[in-house]
Amino acid sequence: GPIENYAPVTQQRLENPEPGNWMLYRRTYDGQGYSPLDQITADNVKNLTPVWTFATGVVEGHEAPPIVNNGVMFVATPMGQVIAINAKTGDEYWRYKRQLPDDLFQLHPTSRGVGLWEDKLYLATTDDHVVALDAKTGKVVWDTKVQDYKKGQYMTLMPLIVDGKVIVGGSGGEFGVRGYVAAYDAKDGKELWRTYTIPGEGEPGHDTWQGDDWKNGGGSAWMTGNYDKDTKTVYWGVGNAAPWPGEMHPGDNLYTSSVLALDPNNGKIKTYHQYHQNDSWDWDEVEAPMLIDLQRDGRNIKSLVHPGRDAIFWVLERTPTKINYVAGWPFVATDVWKGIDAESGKPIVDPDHKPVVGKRVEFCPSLWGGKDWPSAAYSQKTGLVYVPANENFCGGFTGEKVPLKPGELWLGTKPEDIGLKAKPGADHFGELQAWDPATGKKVWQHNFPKSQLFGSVTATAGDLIFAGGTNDRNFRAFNAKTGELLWEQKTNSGIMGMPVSYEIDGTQYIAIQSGWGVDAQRIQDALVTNNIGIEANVPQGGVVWVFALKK
Ligand SMILES: O=C(O)c1cc(C(=O)O)c2c(n1)C(=O)C(=O)c1cc(C(=O)O)[nH]c1-2
Ligand SMILES: [Ca+2]
Repeated sequence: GPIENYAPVTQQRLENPEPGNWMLYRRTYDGQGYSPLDQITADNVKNLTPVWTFATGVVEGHEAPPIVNNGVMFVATPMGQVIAINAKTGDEYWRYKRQLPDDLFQLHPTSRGVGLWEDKLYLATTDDHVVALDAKTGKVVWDTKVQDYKKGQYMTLMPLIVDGKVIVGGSGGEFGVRGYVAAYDAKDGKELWRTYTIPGEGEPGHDTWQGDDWKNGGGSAWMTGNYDKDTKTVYWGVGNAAPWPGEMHPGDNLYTSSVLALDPNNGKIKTYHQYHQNDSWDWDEVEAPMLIDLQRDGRNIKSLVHPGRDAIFWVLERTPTKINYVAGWPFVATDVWKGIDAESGKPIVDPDHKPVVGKRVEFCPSLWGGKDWPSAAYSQKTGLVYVPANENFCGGFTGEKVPLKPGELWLGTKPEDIGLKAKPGADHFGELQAWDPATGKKVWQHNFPKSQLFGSVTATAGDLIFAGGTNDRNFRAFNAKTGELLWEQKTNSGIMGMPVSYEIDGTQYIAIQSGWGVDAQRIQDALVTNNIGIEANVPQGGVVWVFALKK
């Protein structure tokens, strides 16, 4: 039934969220993925126990954080569903099921969550609409078509809400779209602005493309941005260039594999930083950088921290007019970069490991990178950044010129040609890493001998790090200071969701969706072909799990 006493969401509440709520993708606009709740600690986490579960009835990858506003939980699942649940009891209030078109091909069948504003919530769908639901009843308030799913345009991200604007970015880098970030009026769904991530004729940066390449150059913007409330700047990550081999789109290819600084009022690009040029590896740099105040080399830096898919841990400085390169270092082994130019921050490519047309080229890490979209976290207590990384994976493919057919995959290689190779003799793959972003030192690392690590990480003030992401279905808690594994719980499926923490009536809860699929499954399929003795089958089917300390 309908929700009574729903707490409307305001800009003031999003900017200063109550400790017990999780209303934004990473809880706070700075993207840190940190909960200030500290009832559950490194000492007592061994007593963490399930209090309720909820089967979503949906297969495929459940990637969304359970969003919590004053005791009400909103869970987005694959296939366009949203479930409103009493966060204390696990009882359902309502469920929204989108009717997806029969001919919809979902390359990435998932949703990363719902955004909140006043008494509504907002879902971006894989058939490329933004839908506003009444938070109390789940009834559709408005439904706006963004682009045409028949042209390979879709959305998987959780919308970012700033000042009543619903900000989204499109997917489709593997279909040769031209990426964009767009804002809709939270009240009525009217489009307020749209900024293409690839500059058109006459716009700055257009000359980093040749001919008509820019029209289908990729640069999809398929993850939620972060927001600097002091300078009113949105930081948004941009994806790979299309098609994959850089030879097919000569130039630096702005703003692919970059971060954009946008004015949320009009979508104007204030400034940008491109992590790597002429992307050729499908290395989307879409996870928005975390906004962290750093003390580095004796100075205060308002930083942007981004452990990249390109295997480099990036530390940048944000100023109102410019983003400066501060430091970068590889956080997993890579043969693609020979170094980083200290002045410009541009990585120096080794041409032997850059895909070309007509010849197979191998490169490390694989096309899933040192870290794909699953989020890193920052703990304000330890001052460390926690990275879900993958080591000992390489990839390769033979570039091939194929004509673009709207709505069909346009990779610049045969899909069966891609895949992943485990380095011979590798003793592990997934790595949960803890880095000090101020010094560039790795403080600890936990290795997963038989699994990739493909799930987001969350930090809490109880000095805990929560993560799933492995093919053994476990959900885990680590000591944030030492990396010691303190607790684990086997769940129904593999976890590629995002852990959150919330509080009701004095009890701290941890919530996660377990539901394997999308690229965690694709890496699993590729791992199995490497004959390294890992469990082939990870069962699918989504379940929301909620934990608290045993009383
Ligand atoms: O270029 C794109 O537009 C695009 C979109 C998405 C997506 O929307 O999920 C993914 C990717 N690329 C991608 O390269 C990738 O590795 C990936 C993994 C996943 C996932 O949900 O596990 N999505 C995506
Ligand atoms: Ca991509």
